[in-house]
Amino acid sequence: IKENRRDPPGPPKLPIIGNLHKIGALPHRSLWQLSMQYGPVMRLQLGGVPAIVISSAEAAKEVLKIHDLECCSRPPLAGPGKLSYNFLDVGFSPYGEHWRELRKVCVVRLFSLKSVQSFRFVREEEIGSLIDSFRGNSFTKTPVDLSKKMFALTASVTLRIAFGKKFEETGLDNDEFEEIMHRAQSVLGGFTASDFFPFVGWFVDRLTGLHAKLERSFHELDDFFQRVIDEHLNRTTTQEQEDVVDLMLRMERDQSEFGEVQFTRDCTKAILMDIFLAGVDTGAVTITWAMAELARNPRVMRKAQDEIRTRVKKGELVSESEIHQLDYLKMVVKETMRLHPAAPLLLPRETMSQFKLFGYDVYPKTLLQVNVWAIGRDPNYWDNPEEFIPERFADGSIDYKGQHFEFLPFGAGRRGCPGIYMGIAMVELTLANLLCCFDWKLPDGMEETDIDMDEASGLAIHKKFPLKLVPISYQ
Ligand code: HEM
Repeated sequence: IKENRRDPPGPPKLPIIGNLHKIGALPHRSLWQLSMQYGPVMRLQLGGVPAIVISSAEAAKEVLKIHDLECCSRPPLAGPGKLSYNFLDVGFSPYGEHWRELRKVCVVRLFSLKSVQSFRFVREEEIGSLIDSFRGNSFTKTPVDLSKKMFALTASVTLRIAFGKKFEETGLDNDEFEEIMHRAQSVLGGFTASDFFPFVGWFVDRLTGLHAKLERSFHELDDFFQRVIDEHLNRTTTQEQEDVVDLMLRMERDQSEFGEVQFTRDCTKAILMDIFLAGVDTGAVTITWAMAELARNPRVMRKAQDEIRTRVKKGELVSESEIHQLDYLKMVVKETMRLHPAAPLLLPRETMSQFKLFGYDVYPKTLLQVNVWAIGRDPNYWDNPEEFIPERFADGSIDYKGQHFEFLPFGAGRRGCPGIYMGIAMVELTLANLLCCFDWKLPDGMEETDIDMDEASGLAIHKKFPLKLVPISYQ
């Protein structure tokens, strides 16, 4: 059979490492470059692991829709395996009964539109406090570090939704929490030799200290989750609104929803890990990129502000019930996610069976990456792809729900992001209020063209240097 096999094109391989040396610090960029040479369905060899990289909307539709079932497992990577209590979560667990049951519960209970709406007051309160905290900077005309503030905001909202707690009640401060999250993200996003070099890789990971880093990160998160769970178990008063931990502890007691699958304490912790690692940074980086693009494009910033300010009463915050009137704001969010998708290669998938892709053979246990960052800049679908032009979404025909394969910031198919409503609600409401309450000026001596748009690697793509802008009170 091997003789007749038709592999997708790809760069020549070196012994042992294959094509690993071709992948730079920002893999979505190096893979984009390579795809220009080898095409939208490209084969790579990453150490001992065969991989296929997808870089066009047509090919993305093939793997995420037509062959979604063949492509919807996740590879058993070392970092995610450790942090997910050996794949007991939703995001990293392989396709199977466990993932299906957990995903169903998450979609129906935790991340449903109803659940997202029930936490509206949390978002509104936290954004209100953030806006208040900027008033001092507005008075003294000093810049705020939006990168840092947006992380603190999405972390506070997530903490309150998941744990029913404010930051100050967790015993951690924002900086400590940010460090724990970023340590976890870096072991997840970093290179793990054992993933690509079976048999010898674990030894390399011990030598490089990666193994120790993973252990440390796991224990930090586990201690934190355990502490919060214990507090919930020892609570004597009943809460007005159930938080995510309450809900999951109830699911542990009443297993009826799970059929054959056991919903254990480790499942609860693994899902908490997903919520923090998938939900905090993704929102924060999206808002920060949006503000960076707006600061570079004053015409767009002004147009978005005018829309909001003509619809919202002066002196009031934008509430979630008003967001549906803000068409231009929604276009700004889409345009931001086209150019800066938080997860530019989605999460890695693994094929489960053999199939044909544009005449090429794809085999089981192939690592599959979809470069949605490259697809979002493909001149075949987008005019002037490098420019920030929200109006390109004006006719409303393209959304991010996974049906339009030229625009996939949340992925698509069975493994598409289940937190999409939660993510969008957070990004839209924050941006609306930042733009409604303040005019944003560059720090003294800086021009629009001085704003750097460099990226830093990680699980979610951050702006490399912090975005600092001066808020000038409008109200
Ligand atoms: C702007 C915010 C967000 C963005 C851009 C985003 C993006 C993504 C992307 C690209 C994927 C991978 C999809 C794929 O492989 O096809 C994903 C998966 C996932 N996201 Fe999100 N996400 C966001 C917010 C959230 C939030 C708020 C949560 C939960 C609280 C969440 C939970 C998850 C989970 C659990 C998965 C794994 C799904 C699975 O493997 O079955 N995300 N997200």
